[in-house]
Amino acid sequence: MRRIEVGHAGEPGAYTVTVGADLLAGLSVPERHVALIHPVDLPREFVAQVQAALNPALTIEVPARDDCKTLDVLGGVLSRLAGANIPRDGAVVGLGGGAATDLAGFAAASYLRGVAFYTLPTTLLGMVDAAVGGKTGVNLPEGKNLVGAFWPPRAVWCDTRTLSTLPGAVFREGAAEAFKHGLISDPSLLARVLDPEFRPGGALLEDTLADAIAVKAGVVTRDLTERGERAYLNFGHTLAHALEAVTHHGAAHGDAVGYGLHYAARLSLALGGEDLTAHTRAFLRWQRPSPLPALTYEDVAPFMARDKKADADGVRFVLLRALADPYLTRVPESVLRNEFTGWQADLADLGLTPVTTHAAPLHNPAPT
Ligand SMILES: NC(=O)c1ccc[n+]([C@@H]2O[C@H](COP(=O)([O-])OP(=O)(O)OC[C@H]3O[C@@H](n4cnc5c(N)ncnc54)[C@H](O)[C@@H]3O)[C@@H](O)[C@H]2O)c1
Ligand SMILES: O=C(O)C(=O)C[C@@H](O)[C@H](O)[C@H](O)COP(=O)(O)O
Ligand SMILES: [Zn+2]
Repeated sequence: MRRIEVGHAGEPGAYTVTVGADLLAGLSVPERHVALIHPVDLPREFVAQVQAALNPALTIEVPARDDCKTLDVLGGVLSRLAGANIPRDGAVVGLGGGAATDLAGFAAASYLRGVAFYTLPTTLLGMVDAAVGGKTGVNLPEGKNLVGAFWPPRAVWCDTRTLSTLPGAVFREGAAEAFKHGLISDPSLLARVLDPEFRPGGALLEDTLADAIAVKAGVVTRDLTERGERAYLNFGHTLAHALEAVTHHGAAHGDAVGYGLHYAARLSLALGGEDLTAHTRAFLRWQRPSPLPALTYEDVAPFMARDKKADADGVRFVLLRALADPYLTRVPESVLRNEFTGWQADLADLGLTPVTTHAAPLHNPAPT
């Protein structure tokens, strides 16, 4: 078992992330009134274990994946909390992947102006990233995570046994965030994430997971509300979020991050940084993300313009001068366009050819 501290122990807002097998059965929280929120497709055994341990006053099932990160679903959850008279000294517990814990956290942040929140992530991405650090929220049709709050959990339990029921593709989605932590801060993670022993039940799972969490824990301890360094956790995300929004979340977050890391590596090189594209290519070869629809730069640019790192002077990107040396900068439009073309050519070389038909029409955003 590994424990990672977030914040400074003993100070308000500090909490522990526990990583280990079979944690769910032994859970306890001090609050007497608990609401449990989980996605509808989560294996029942995990829900039953948490119900047995925490005896929640109510259990709320929410739609799978980003279908739960809407204002409508949020409204329904808030009504259920109020209907069950969950008091201000009660708690919301989010069990599931990053989508469910993002929604649950925002419900906890906004219900009665804030109640205690706990996260029980059951995906690799949830453990390594979403459950830690207090970013909570929902999406708008105009873009990803455009509504939310910083509302840190009181504790995070990563029960590695839950990863055993995860489809392989969903595990590989989550690896994108661990790889990102390697690129921006701890290069030792790069080889470990791609190692065959980094898998549910594998010899490298627990330590690699804990070391990847430690990167995020360190950053959010120093900069919870993204005044500075926290923006580096957004490496690869300006394009990733645009890909998710333009495909109506047909592209999963972790796949979109895999694609976005390679675009950001190309931009970094174009602006004079070290060539790190061999790393991001290797990752994409390993990840095998679902193919994207055929996209033009014009399809994604309006969504990139709404990125939360934009300020009054426009969009900013996180780039790398070298491994573990991130910085925030503006990028000329001509470079963004050229590298988009180069990125598409690289994807074709990697066999990640776009699909010509897509389940939903591309989202046509309102003019900015
Ligand atoms: N708050 C943050 O800091 C942060 C960080 C990264 C990502 N995110 C958000 O997280 C979301 C992506 O999270 P994700 O990759 O975990 O995907 P997800 O939450 O969409 O989960 C993927 C699918 O796996 C199912 N699932 C979850 N656990 C399972 C298990 N143990 N066995 C079988 N199925 C299981 C889920 O119900 C879902 O259908 C995105 O909305 C993204 O924006 C938030
Ligand atoms: O925790 C952060 O900060 C991150 O940027 C982590 C990202 O992996 C994550 O996807 C986050 O939700 C993105 O935040 P956003 O502010 O760009 O919506
Ligand atoms: Zn992310």
